[in-house]
Amino acid sequence: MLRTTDLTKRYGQTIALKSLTLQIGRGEFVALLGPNGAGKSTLFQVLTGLFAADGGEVEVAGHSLRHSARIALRHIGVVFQQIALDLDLSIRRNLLFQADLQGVPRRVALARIEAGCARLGLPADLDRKVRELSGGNRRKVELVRAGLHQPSVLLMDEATVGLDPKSRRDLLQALHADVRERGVSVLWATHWVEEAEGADRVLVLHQGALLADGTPAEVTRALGEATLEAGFIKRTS
Ligand SMILES: Nc1ncnc2c1ncn2[C@@H]1O[C@H](COP(=O)(O)OP(=O)(O)OP(=O)(O)O)[C@@H](O)[C@H]1O
Repeated sequence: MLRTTDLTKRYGQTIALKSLTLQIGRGEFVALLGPNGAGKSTLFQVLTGLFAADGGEVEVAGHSLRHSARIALRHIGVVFQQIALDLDLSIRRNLLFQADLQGVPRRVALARIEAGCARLGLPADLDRKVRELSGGNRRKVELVRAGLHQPSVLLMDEATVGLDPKSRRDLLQALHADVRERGVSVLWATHWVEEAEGADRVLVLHQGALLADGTPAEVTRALGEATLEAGFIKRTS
């Protein structure tokens, strides 16, 4: 569903992505585990078309980002590290605004908003201002927003930043359930090992290249320590 081949991105002398090759299958929940500066945000910026890569290819649902950017990007939904909601607008208004940008017809958008918010367990009153919601619920609104145009791939960049442990767990559980139900592929960037442990597959990114790729158990073995956390810390510090 998502494939990068030999993806390279430089900032001056810094090589943020070094010939990165990875792929994510349909309905897979993949954790992209990397320490600060590993290249996770750079990868997301390239995958969402914000920055052009210096080399390599990206394919989303079979469409090349280089040759058919508009169609490829239509298959991507994204939640960035920074909250990007208008706090003074209601949940529904925020979501309708995004649906309009994506060209989703109003009637369809209203139905998807109702269904998406209910699925993630958001408060039933969608006319509440986002400012009144907890951090976890704001993140859930962003998740609903990322899926309004029904993308094939969801990119989540450190989506639990600033949330307490319970809100983090709730958000992850809601997302796992949603993914199972709808068959969306997820790339979940994090530097929290415990968030990676529940993923179908873990990609360990270090200095712009993949250090390991496999199930949490396979990656733990490949990193050569008793736990994923111990291996991750040892090999990326
Ligand atoms: N705009 C920029 N200009 C120059 N260097 C940059 C820029 N953005 C990122 N870098 C560098 O590229 C490398 C990868 O950074 P990136 O932000 O992609 O990592 P990250 O894994 O997302 O880190 P974090 O977990 O801290 O968000 C780092 O060495 C960083 O200093």
